[in-house]
Amino acid sequence: MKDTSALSTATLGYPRIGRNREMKKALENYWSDVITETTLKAISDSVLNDALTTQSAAPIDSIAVGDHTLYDHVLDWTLRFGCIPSRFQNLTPGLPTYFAMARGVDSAPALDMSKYFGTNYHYMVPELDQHITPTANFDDFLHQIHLAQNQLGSERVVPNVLGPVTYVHISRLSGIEPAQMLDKLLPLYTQLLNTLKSRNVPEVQIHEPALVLSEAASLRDLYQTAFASLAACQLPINLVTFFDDVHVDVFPWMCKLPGLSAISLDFTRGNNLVTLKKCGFPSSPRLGAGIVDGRSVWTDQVSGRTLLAAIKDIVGDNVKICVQPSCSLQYVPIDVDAESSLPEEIRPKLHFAVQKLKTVAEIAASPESTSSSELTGIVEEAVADALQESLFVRQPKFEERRPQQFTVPGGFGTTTIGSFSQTPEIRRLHTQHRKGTMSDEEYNARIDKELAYVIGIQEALGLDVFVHGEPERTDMVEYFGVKLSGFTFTTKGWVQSYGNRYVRPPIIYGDVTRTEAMTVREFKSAQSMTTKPVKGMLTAATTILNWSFPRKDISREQQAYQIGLALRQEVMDLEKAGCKIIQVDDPALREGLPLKRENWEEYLRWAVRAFRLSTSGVLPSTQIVTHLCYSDFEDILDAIDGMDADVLTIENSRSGDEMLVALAKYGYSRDIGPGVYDIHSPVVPKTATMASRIKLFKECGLASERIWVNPDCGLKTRKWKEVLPSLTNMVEAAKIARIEDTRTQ
Ligand code: MET
Ligand SMILES: [Zn+2]
Repeated sequence: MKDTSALSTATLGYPRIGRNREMKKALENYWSDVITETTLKAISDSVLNDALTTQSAAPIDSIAVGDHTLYDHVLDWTLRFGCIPSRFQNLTPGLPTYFAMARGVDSAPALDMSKYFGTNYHYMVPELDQHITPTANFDDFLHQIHLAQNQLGSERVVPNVLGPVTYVHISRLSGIEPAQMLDKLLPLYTQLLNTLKSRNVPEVQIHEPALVLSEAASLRDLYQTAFASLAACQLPINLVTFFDDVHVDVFPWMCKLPGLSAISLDFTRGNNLVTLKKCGFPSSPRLGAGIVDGRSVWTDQVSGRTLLAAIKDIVGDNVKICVQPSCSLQYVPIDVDAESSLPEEIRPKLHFAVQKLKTVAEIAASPESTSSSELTGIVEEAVADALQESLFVRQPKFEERRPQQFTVPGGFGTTTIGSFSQTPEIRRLHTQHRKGTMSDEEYNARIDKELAYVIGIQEALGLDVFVHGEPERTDMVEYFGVKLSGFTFTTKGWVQSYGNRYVRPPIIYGDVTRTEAMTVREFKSAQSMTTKPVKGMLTAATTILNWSFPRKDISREQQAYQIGLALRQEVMDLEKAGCKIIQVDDPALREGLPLKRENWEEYLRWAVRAFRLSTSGVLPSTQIVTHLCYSDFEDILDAIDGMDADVLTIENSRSGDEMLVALAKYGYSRDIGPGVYDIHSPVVPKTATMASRIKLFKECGLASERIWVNPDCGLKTRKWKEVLPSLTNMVEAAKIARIEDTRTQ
């Protein structure tokens, strides 16, 4: 029984993938014609039913419904609004169009994917132009509401609606202003709210994460227009924000938006306590207190109660408080109890979605209880506490050390980014080795065979700098996580990255240290097979951190330095083993950027320092390469320069040559290997196309000897029959560039 001081509880969304990845399996079966649309939808409904049962049993009072999805909830809204780009309009309506927009078909490439507000979840970016006439079809959404109301009764079902301003803000608009687009959409939103009202929902959640962005203040007019329309429906609105605080310049007018019955704030990120202190909280709407961290895998019983006490201190007794997760729980795995091999000392400290729900319910039932023991502080000592400044600085400067390093005469050196085709045979080796059915000796011998194969191929192709191909790595982060101490792994802890792609992020639970060399054996083996230089290949600290669940008891900066220090030891060991060129990949560098621009500098400061910590101990003659991909880097050029790498290989082929122009304009003076072709496409690039791209690099003002020629990312996902002709053409293109270059000199 709840006592009288008990608080209400709510959720803001739940994992959609199913406890046993039912949705992934169903989708893939549907795509390969093993199951019908009816079966797919039945499976989807049963996954939703299970999610509702779990939330109801926690027990949670108000359950957010409507974010369950076959692929992506943002794409769902795009279809509900009928905002279908013209290239998809002649396809069969319904699922064929939906999945074509998600995954592309021959005649129409997919919508772009982008990270959802700095999470590792990717949404399908809506494309909105002036020709689009939105038309409403909310059937699938209303179906979810109906199903939930049948199961839970209508009082507990609160529709979860992606807010109109955020929807427009995260779309790609062409030929239309946000305000015009909003005007086109608002009638659909009011239609939806009116329908929901007629179905007896008590309230609706309008999710507006755009309110926490730096530019939120500039969206004020849009919000006022939008909420004037929504409020006219007279359905109570819970305005939901998450992932950061609402700035003090935004909070006062946000609170005055019409129609609000509740305002939900995330207290686990940013500083909403400060916002509340400075601005106060109005007495009438309820405060949805996001105090259980929906993006961490650690327990919240103590931190949640501490936050709640602090909130109550500020807002006083008159404000009604609802206890809730900070955001949808889709960013964490479903259930810790499904794990069988977590280290026993860690297990009680880990909470996934199911456990987070229970915490919400427990805190609401007994806010004051202090019975739970303090569960932070996993390892007392942080090894990276006292690092000397000299460890972050490479000597001598680039201009002085570069002449001592490997150079291809005439420039335009050819190389690749690291991985080669991960064939089914290679994956089988991993499985057998992991399961213990293949001994270490046998496994290493088989890996060496793969190394010999890729070395032979690179000789035949005539590349200048070789790689070992990474056949021993399942994943560029997991590989290092397994070898380093301080990481643990789940067996069923999947979270959705996009659509049917789920990942199991490693969990950092203690101090990270290196107990053994991690890459030296494979490097040595590969290098012994050729006289060409083979690159050492590591994943940078920031990328490892950004693709893992970090611990919460020490800062991310400290964790980055711990990993950075471990990598430094590896770099030094590679150098000792004769490695002349060491590549440290940092593709996720940009992913860690805070949502608010004013916080970027601080993050980039330590992210860059972590890279330098790993790489600055080498001899002047050792070449440090880095590789960046997956995103635009134009706005963090200072940071890239600050990494002080000798060579930068960078994804370039999809975004035109803007990146290069930006680098040239910036005055970036080190070696650059802009990707000459897009590895994400199975199309074999033409020699002439690549040759003219390389020419363009020169025209951007880069010196020939500073230019490297490489694909834009690793070739792991490409088949050999695509890799061989592509690289043959690439080497040929570099040759042409060299010849033309000597002619024009
Ligand atoms: C996502 S970046 C990948 C870099 C890695 N060295 C590879 O080639 O696969
Ligand atoms: Zn890459």
